[in-house]
Amino acid sequence: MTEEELLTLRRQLHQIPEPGFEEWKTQELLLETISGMPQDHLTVRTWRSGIFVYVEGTAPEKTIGYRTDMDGLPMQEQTTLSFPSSHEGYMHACGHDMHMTIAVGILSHFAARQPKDNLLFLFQPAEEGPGGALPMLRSQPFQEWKPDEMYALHVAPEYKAGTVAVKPGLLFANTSELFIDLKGQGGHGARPHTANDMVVAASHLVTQLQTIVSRNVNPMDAAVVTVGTISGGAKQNIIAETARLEGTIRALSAGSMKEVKKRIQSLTAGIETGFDCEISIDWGSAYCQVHNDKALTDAFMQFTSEESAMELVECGEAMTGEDFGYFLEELPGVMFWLGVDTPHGLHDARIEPKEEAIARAVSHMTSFLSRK
Ligand SMILES: CC(=O)N[C@@H](CCC[C@H](N)C(=O)O)C(=O)O
Repeated sequence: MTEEELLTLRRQLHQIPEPGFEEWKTQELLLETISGMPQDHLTVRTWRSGIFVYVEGTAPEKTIGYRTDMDGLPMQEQTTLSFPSSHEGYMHACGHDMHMTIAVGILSHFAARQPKDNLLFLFQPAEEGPGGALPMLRSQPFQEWKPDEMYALHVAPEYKAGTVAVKPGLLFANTSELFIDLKGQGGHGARPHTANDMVVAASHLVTQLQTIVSRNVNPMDAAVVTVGTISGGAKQNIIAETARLEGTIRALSAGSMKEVKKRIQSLTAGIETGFDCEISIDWGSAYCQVHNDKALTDAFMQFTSEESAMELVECGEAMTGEDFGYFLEELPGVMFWLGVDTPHGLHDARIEPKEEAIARAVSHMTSFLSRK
């Protein structure tokens, strides 16, 4: 596909962000685009709202996997783009429209020029949650075409377009979602002594949760507890019977993740006693860390610095999560950051990744995957 065709595709994808496992329009558009490529050595199979494309090599010694995620985020777009999301309240604010376009660009290259090794492209649903990687990894097509090694990228707002940032070993943190429901006793806003206010209990809990990272986690072992939403109550003059906190936990080590969860349990038990209420915790979905294989990352870094037009940066670990980590638990592989140079970060409604990164990434990965 030409650069212009890829840009058109990226803009179309940007307009149709969908929730995890509901990426049906996205799947349809991708399938239509893939069907326009030479099909002689391609096998295309859908899996839920995702897609597998197997590319048969000419003289394969191995199968190499390349994965992109597909889902959008529940956010109202605030960009200045002329092609904003047409799905009210949803946005590609984590670059998955860029990721998919790059994967299609790489695939179209190899559809037209049969590779030596087999390639397996994975268009994976639900990276933002509840996690499509694990079920896709266990699915029949993946097990049948199981790659020997795997690659994936994530856009990085803080690097300029044309940059690859990567490191061997730990790249992304362990994650766990966090949903806390508080139940007390509602009542008239003027009669607090007859009620048990869950807005007050939830507020105390939010404040106490802030002490976990500052007071309980070893400062040499980073962790994050973020409460992203707080809700409760029905009206300004009614005491709230229930409240709900929604958040996420991040930890560089599995040990710290366990410790953080233990502390959340103790603090909620304290709030239950102190405020005479009932609290339930749901840990949602959890992702393991992303751990890059040393030998493959070294080879990828060497290729990037010696044989590619990309600038190579050796980065540090990030507290972001990625269910690509599940693939790397089972197979060796590499995930890397791709610079897209925008002042607004991931999950910011104003993010506008630089589109020039698409062609550069496609060229980088097609050359890398074509190495003899
Ligand atoms: C790259 C990125 O932003 N990934 C997400 C993964 C979300 C995991 C899960 N739903 C959670 O919120 O814990 C991230 O927020 O890091």
